[in-house]
Amino acid sequence: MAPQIDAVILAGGMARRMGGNDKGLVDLNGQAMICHTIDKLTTQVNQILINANRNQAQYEQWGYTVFSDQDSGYLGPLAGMVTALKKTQADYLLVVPCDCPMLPTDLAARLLTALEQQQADLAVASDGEYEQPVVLLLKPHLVTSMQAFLDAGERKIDLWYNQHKVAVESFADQPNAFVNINTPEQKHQLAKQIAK
Ligand SMILES: Nc1nc2c(ncn2[C@@H]2O[C@H](COP(=O)(O)OP(=O)(O)OP(=O)(O)O)[C@@H](O)[C@H]2O)c(=O)[nH]1
Repeated sequence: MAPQIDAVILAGGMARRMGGNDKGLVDLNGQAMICHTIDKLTTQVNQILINANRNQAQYEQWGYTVFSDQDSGYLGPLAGMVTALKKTQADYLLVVPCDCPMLPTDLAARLLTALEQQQADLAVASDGEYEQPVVLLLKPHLVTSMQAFLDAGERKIDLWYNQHKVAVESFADQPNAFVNINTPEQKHQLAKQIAK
């Protein structure tokens, strides 16, 4: 039987570079940015979860489970991941950010293959050059080490990765897959590109 995969979309940041406007909800070519991400994921996973620390009612309009970080205070993406790991009952959790609207449609499948083939604990996506630290596939048992890491006051994802066997899957074949929208300027550029 194929393993069950849930996805969590991280939309829990402060979005300072977007002027504080909730990035998942900003308009990108007629729909909220998170909708582009949702569109990429629907055929890939069993269930989508949305992790947001404000505007929950707006995020709920798409019918998915919405939850905030268990620890308020904007502790960073690991705070969203650890909360999601406690919620999922799937075999794997796919983590993606709300600000990457062009994600690969074969993301989950390829990360799973890499993780299984390399007998890793987690698989991280790369654009062929750089790892994408918040685009990854996790085994649920990692919740214990992630919680311990956060409890120790640590926040940096890379340091947590270093404690585990990590498979890296390159998506160099899809050059725009991880276009990351942090500023209004980046959003306008992508909007023009998509509209072409
Ligand atoms: N749950 C959760 N997610 C976060 C937190 N901080 C960042 N993220 C998410 O992690 C991903 C990458 O975040 P960044 O772009 O580095 O941070 P940001 O707060 O969204 O934006 P800036 O304030 O402009 O850096 C995005 O999907 C964010 O929503 C947090 O404290 N909690």
